[in-house]
Amino acid sequence: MVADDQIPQKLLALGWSPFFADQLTEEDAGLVPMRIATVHRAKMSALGASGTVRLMLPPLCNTGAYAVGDWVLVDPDTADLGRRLDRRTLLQRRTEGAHQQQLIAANVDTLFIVSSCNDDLNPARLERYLALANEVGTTPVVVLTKADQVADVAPYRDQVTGLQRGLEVVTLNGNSPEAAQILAPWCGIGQTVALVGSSGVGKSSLLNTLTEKSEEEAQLTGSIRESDAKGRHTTTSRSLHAIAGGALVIDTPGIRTLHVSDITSGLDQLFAEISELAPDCKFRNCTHVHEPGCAVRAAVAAGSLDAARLERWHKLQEENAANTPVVTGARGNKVTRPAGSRR
Ligand SMILES: Nc1nc2c(ncn2[C@@H]2O[C@H](COP(=O)(O)OP(=O)(O)OP(=O)(O)O)[C@@H](O)[C@H]2O)c(=O)[nH]1
Ligand SMILES: [Zn+2]
Repeated sequence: MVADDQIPQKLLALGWSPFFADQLTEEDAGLVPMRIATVHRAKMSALGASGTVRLMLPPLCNTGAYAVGDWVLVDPDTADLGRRLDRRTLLQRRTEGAHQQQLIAANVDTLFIVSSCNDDLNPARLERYLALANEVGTTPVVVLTKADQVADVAPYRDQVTGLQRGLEVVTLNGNSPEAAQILAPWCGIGQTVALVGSSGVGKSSLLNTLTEKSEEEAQLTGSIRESDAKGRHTTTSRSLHAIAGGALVIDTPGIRTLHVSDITSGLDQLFAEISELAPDCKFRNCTHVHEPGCAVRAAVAAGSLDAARLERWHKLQEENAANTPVVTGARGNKVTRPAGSRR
């Protein structure tokens, strides 16, 4: 294993940490760690201490199993892809009709949930991202762009700050260099941030502003921008970019609706005020819909809990329950029979 003092600074700047170093064994000698920068159906690139390489994939490689931000081991001579290291965090989402979760990004420290200071600002949409960030263990920061388009950002900020205890909210103009300073607290050396949000909220503009000072490095990652039907440039794939302050930024395509599953504890943290009232309900399994002695509905009646907030809680709870597989035993709810046995 490589001693800590031998690890090039460049690797640390890419987010390398003891969590990953501890996974290396003697058998990995000769391989170098690299971070996945782009993932396409049949090709992937990775960023390492010596720059960006196009990885040589083994036959039948399922690139869908890799996320931008993943650490992998690579043969430095051939660029052959080796083993993927365990992830510290993984952001994934459920796509309608698909069996598999779609991987958004891996090993992310901070999730920049991007929305704009305009009528598209939607608490219910932001809550979905917040629950996901909580569940995964990444710090959420709500970034409200287009602050330059409104006379007063306060009404927009106010809609967001109350969505979760201790939530950080920043307002900025994504096209102004000042945006990089505002986001600097989360963009230190080796930190990984991901930009998520609907199409058109300004993720790419923000990325351009953040990468401006390290044009050379930014270009290495080869993010793909394509024109949509209206001739607008729109992000079509995820990519990892090194930025001036020393952080790594992962850009993601606009998500129309973030469907949730497996985020039970993320929801509890998001809706802490509701989770904390529930033990005071008369029934332990109170659904806070119709039961007598419901402390949650009592709080709504007393004006200390917003009725719309409770409604959104119900909706997310239901969606999460419907999408989360119920595990009934050690083997889950699958019934398996010994080979050859008949009904
Ligand atoms: N005035 C102003 N315009 C902004 C700001 N942020 C983004 N825009 C503009 O909003 C439009 C959409 O921004 P993009 O950065 O392409 O949005 P996006 O989130 O990357 O969209 P997708 O790539 O489709 O996911 C562009 O015309 C930007 O110039 C901002 O803070 N202020
Ligand atoms: Zn109740």
